[in-house]
Amino acid sequence: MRSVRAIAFSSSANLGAGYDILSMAHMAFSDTVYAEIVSRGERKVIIESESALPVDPDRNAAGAPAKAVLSEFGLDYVIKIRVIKGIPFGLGLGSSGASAVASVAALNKLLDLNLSLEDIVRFAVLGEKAVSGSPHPDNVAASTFGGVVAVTSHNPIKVSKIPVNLDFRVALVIPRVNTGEGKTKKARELVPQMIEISKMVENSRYLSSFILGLTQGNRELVKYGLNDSIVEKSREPMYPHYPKIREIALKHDAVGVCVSGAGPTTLLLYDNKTDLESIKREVSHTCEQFGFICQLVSTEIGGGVRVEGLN
Ligand SMILES: Nc1ncnc2c1ncn2[C@@H]1O[C@H](COP(=O)(O)OP(=O)(O)OP(=O)(O)O)[C@@H](O)[C@H]1O
Ligand SMILES: N[C@@H](CCO)C(=O)O
Repeated sequence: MRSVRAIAFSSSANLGAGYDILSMAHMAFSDTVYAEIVSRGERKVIIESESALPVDPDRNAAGAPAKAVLSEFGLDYVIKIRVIKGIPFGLGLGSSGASAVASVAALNKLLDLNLSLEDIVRFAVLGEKAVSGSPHPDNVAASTFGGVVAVTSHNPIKVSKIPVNLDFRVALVIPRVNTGEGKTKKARELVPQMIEISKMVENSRYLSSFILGLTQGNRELVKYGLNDSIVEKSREPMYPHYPKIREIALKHDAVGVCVSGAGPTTLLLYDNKTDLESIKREVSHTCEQFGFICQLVSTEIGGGVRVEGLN
């Protein structure tokens, strides 16, 4: 039987004030999805995974979008989707999003559907909806397109890649904790539904500064822009270590710091002015004080989803 493999990178969503809008793909981790047609005449998606994740297609991020693809194209196939998890889940690394993207991209090639990248995002958000109750498009947009992206419209989905004209590398401070089922759902429930106009103005300044800083290659604007007075703040009870990690990173001249997605991972941008060794040392001490181990992973911005036909 013909089989297709798709590989999608991890990502950090929000990037400061860009809640549900901005995200960055990174090469730190990736998920691989193999898709094959098992038989014809019946419409069904079978999920296989050696991880601890649910294999019910309605509860696996790779399953719901695959079912939607078959349904939209009226295809009566039994499809097997094998999900190889390389991205730890529940840590704010876009793990569910990457599985969803790899699943749709693999089906696109397997079934010759000719989907655009924006179509892949449109289906992949259904994976996010299945696992967190919300079809947020930021992680899936980054894993699909690669680089740093802005989702400029949700319905219809429109995504723009933001040109990055500043030299930096990426580091992730990843607490090795079990955040439990439904972390992103809980984190989204903490976000206020109403905000003061002054906070909206402040966050808009951060968002525009970050985008301008990246495109103009302005380090100070990126540092200032990686800030959020609304969403990060509202979720602090879920990652009480974050303010201290942020303080350490800025003290040692990181290019910028923010919470990665819904946390608890912290994203750091750094360059040759940054004292990464001191950050590593102090951050790991701080994590221990909070009762867990943190892994610091250095990486780079990643590309978009890759698909290979195997036979
Ligand atoms: N294929 C999958 N990959 C990852 N998580 C999945 C998958 N299928 C279902 N899940 C469930 O989704 C949840 C993980 O999603 P969650 O939003 O908490 O983390 P994340 O995707 O790693 O991070 P974030 O969305 O904050 O970047 C877990 O509860 C997990 O059981
Ligand atoms: N924008 C989403 C990303 C989840 O990774 C959130 O912060 O809830």
